[in-house]
Amino acid sequence: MTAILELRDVTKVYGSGASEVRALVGLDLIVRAGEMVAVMGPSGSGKSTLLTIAGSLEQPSSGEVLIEGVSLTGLPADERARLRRRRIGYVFQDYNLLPGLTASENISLPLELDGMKARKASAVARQVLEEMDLADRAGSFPDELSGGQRQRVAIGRALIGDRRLLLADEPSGALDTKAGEGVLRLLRKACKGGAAAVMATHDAQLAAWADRVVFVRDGVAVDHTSPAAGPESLLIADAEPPR
Ligand SMILES: Nc1ncnc2c1ncn2[C@@H]1O[C@H](COP(=O)(O)OP(=O)(O)OP(=O)(O)O)[C@@H](O)[C@H]1O
Repeated sequence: MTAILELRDVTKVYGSGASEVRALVGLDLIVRAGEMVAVMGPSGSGKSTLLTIAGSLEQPSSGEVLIEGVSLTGLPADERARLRRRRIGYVFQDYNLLPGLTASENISLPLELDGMKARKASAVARQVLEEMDLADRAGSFPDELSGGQRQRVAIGRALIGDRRLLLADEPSGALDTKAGEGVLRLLRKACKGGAAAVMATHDAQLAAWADRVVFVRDGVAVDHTSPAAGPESLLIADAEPPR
């Protein structure tokens, strides 16, 4: 199976001197098409940093990031931006919805940025909103939506178009269990269609939906299949994935 995301020996250092923080240390990770990987670990262990670097929103201090085999190192900024816009979908904790755009416009924007005609993009957005059970909120602005509805709009936006890599940071944070599972179902569906997903979560129930769980501690990744993974891996291994 094609590797959609590959992190090779990635280290990320914030600050310098006494305030230096090594958020990721020599991290290797391969996520293949069709695969959903959960990233778990204590607060401050580097999960969000892993996602922002995988999504090329930040550069590693050293090491390499490849998306569909293409190394981001040395790629001109405009090409990196295009790859990010077309191939990577993000669902981040604060949703990043644009407050001046409606739910429908927030979803259709990435398609329009890629040159799709406004009318067609809005038809695609309508379909996504229907799938998200939000068809009646198409014209609502983010501040008129509940936290859970905003999150679903953000997920709709992340899944739209020909995305290959989906990155989700606590994707069900604001949702109740049923709605949270709905989100996971949508991510899994995208993976079935050939995408790869990486999701950071504190929730072992949600992590049980993943094909693989990577534990991060102090910026170092330990795959749960490794015998060194510790007792949490047993918790995950024993959990019944609610597919
Ligand atoms: N922009 C930044 N500048 C300085 N330090 C940062 C920055 N971003 C993250 N860090 C530090 O890097 C480390 C890893 O942070 P990160 O946000 O990746 O952890 P996390 O596992 O996602 O935490 P949480 O579960 O609380 O969201 C922490 O020590 C954090 O304080």
